[in-house]
Amino acid sequence: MAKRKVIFDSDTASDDTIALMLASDFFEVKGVTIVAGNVKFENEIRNALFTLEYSGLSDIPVFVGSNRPILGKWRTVEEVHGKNGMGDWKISEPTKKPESEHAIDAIIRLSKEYNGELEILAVSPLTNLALAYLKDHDLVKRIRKVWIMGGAFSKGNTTPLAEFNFWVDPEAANIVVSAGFDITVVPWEVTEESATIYDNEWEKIEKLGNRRSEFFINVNRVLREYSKSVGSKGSVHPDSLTVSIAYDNSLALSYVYKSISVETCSDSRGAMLVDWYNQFKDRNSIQIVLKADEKKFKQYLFDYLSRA
Ligand SMILES: O=c1[nH]cnc2c1ncn2[C@@H]1O[C@H](CO)[C@@H](O)[C@H]1O
Repeated sequence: MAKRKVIFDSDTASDDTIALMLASDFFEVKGVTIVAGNVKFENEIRNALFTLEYSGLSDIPVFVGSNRPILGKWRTVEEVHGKNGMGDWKISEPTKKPESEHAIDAIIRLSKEYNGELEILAVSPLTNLALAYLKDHDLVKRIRKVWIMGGAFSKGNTTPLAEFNFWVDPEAANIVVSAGFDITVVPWEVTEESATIYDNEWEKIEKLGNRRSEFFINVNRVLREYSKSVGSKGSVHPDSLTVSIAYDNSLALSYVYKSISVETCSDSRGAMLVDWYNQFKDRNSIQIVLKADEKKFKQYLFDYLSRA
């Protein structure tokens, strides 16, 4: 069966790189679009280029997108991903270069080329997608599906209420979730519950001793330390889980269809509001994953890492 066609939208650092590798295995990746978020923008671009080169995927184009959120100030989180966003692993300078076409134009062009087929894997702040939509509203009709890693029900990883991707650009998140796209959102708590790699699993990956496992261990070393320092039981892999759910929706064990909005004010900025009781009748519903299949996710991940 032909692989589904996707764009991988990413603020490439640590788990984003593994998610990109999985995506290239599961899907036909038509392009990687870079957006401001996790670490210094130049490093995000370099990390995406390096990951593709390392994986023998140099033919996948990288498009540079927005280097800042639409409105707000944000901070990068090198403490989570390492100074270079690759767990402080000293990566070589990639020879591959990004394309000259802007990410927003690439999203619009590819959505026309693969009208009704193209899906977006957004494991990042939603700035690029929001801007593409603002430039061309008909994008909604051409994009088959948008998979989003973002939002928190109450346990924010960046502020008490906000998950990082929604917090970086809540204005963009609001534009995207209310535009009318067919959306699945995988919130932070779901990923912490089902996409945490525990010590015994980490050691198992380390023991594989191949190119892919070496990459995994190196890029996620700082993520693991950081995750543990804030109370998680291992390294948390939200982007890899989201890509796996996109590939196999049966990984979404429990979900609801509700509308959401994203707070844009002061201390609650980036918070996800779920309309649990359907009080806002005119808003479009999206799929919100409540529980994911940890076992199946880890099978996909280990299978990929073992096949190096
Ligand atoms: O503490 C963190 N753990 C895991 N991922 C994080 C963290 N901080 C920022 N991100 C980034 O934001 C999303 C998850 O909120 C992921 O897309 C990841 O790239």
